[in-house]
Amino acid sequence: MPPVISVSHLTKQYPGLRAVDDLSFTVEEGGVYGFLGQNGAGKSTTIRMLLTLVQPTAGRIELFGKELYAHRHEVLAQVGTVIERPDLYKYLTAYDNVRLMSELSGVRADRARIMKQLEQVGLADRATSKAKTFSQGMKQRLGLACALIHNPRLLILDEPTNGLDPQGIADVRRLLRHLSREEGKTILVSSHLLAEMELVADSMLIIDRGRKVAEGRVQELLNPDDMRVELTAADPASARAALARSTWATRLEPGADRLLLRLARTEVPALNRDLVALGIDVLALQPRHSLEDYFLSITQSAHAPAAR
Ligand SMILES: Nc1ncnc2c1ncn2[C@@H]1O[C@H](COP(=O)(O)OP(=O)(O)OP(=O)(O)O)[C@@H](O)[C@H]1O
Repeated sequence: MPPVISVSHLTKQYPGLRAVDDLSFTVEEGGVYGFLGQNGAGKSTTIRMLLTLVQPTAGRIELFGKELYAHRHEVLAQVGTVIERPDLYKYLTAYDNVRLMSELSGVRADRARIMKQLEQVGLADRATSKAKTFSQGMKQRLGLACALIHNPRLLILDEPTNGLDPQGIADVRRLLRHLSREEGKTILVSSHLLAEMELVADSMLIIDRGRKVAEGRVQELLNPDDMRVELTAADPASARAALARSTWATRLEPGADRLLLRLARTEVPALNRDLVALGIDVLALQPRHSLEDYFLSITQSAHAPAAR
């Protein structure tokens, strides 16, 4: 079976700015594919190119094994999408929003199908309420119901948890997992939050300034054998000196600002015991994955615009 999404050497050049730079990746059928990057990294531009809303400068996109522009209507009929905020008719009820979307997509779902869709996103009891009365989280879920009413194989979502409260984020997360695991949908979801993607994605792609910096299965990218532990000590200088004389010396990362030790998760208890034996007063011991550190370093770097 061909990949659901196959992108090769995709580039978007704006005057004076390369928003997407020679990006290649594939998304296989089933599962949640997280698309991560800081604000301005090029996620929305890529997603817009996948939906033919932005014309690529170079590169090739295939959806379901077919070249996107040559088979645009056939291919996009199998895609559901919510980009930025969902496009809702605020003076229409939740039910009418979904009904209208089903008519626009040519599916013309009947009442039972529309109610089932609203039920899936937890809005069946609000079917007759106008969209304008909904919270941001409810609007997002209604947007998802509209995107799903034509039963697409692929869902493309641009930052679906932006602006939601923790409950709203958890609701969307649960829904995405259900759609992927129980209904076999393939989902591409963008985010600027690594921790959020860790909870929902099976695979992920990280981009920075339009270029790929990491891609793979989440379990492999966040391999517990490749982590660092950050030690906060009451007296960092003497803690560093004591560690440098101990068996942990080779694990100590250089750099004066933070005490970081590279080790596997299973070695953390031994480190903990030795810190006590060395007489180091520990204020905190925090595991950090190298990918997390790396992601923080690119998201906090000088070129990062202020978070929205
Ligand atoms: N129409 C445009 N003309 C010129 N530059 C643009 C245009 N659209 C986007 N850009 C620029 O391209 C870069 C990538 O933007 P994009 O919206 O794809 O990033 P993003 O990763 O989705 O970030 P965000 O989460 O903030 O939307 C940014 O520097 C942005 O200012």
